[in-house]
Amino acid sequence: MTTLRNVSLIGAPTDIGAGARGASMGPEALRVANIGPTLESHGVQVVDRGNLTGPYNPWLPPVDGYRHLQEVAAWNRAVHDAVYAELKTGRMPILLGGDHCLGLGSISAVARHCKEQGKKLRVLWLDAHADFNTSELTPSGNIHGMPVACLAGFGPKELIEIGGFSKEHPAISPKWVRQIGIRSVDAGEKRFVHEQELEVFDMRYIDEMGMRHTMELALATLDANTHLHVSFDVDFLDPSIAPGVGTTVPGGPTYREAQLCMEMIADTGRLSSLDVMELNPALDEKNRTATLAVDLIESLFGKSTLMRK
Ligand SMILES: NC(=[NH2+])NCCC[C@H](N)C(=O)O
Ligand SMILES: [Mn+2]
Repeated sequence: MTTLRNVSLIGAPTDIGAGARGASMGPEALRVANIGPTLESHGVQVVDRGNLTGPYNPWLPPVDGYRHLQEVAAWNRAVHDAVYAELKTGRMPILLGGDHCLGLGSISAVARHCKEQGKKLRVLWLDAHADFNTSELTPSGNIHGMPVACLAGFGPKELIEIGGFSKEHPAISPKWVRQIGIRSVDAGEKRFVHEQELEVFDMRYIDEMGMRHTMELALATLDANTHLHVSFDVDFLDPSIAPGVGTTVPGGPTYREAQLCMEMIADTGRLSSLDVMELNPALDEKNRTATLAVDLIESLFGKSTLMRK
């Protein structure tokens, strides 16, 4: 196992890119659900870096297809710098979101690190949504629906240039991404996903082929030189078990399917960075979604309920 055993928790308390308020309380809810001590009980050394700061949420309508673009950029710069600093010192960053627009700051930092270290990058995007909108395609203007497109170079300068990248030399190639659990994609967004050849394992695929086969494909061809990043949007999970998110979509993975997904990632021993996004305590029931997220993260770090040795 090469999974880093030194973890840094980074809180990013904002809902600046979301369509509902409350993901700003996500980091604290994950701490209340004991994320730190739980990881420590599995032999992980955990340091909590506390929370980043950034602009407050002015809750304004979109301008030119983007809601809160400058504020989103400021938050993502802060996330980028914090995640990059942890990777630089050999620690494994866990970003506690915050809405999923911050996947941009986190993954651009990971991509920059990989580029400098000559490593390959594989991004597993666990989500109900593809988050592949642009300002022309978005039905909402909410930037949490756009981070994957921005990372691939399709987005405003303010976002795609974070970490020294550009339209010509974006942070990631769509080829490095595997999306899992997808079941809500806007019409124009869907066309763009196909055009850019994103590899999507949607819920229909998981229904038909099973989570095991899905994860075998999503994790295929990882090698010792691959950095595995997991961007876990809590709305990946079925809303019956995870109600505490802003954009629920029925028909997501069950508890067992989600556990298997996490366990198979853990088995690779390659997990090197993680985002835990979109948890919204304002919509949760007695913190059950945060508690479930922590339970699944335990599996991601190798908790095993297996009987076999
Ligand atoms: N990270 C998320 N929860 N994204 C939801 C995006 C919803 C919708 N596709 C939009 O762009 O507005
Ligand atoms: Mn998302």
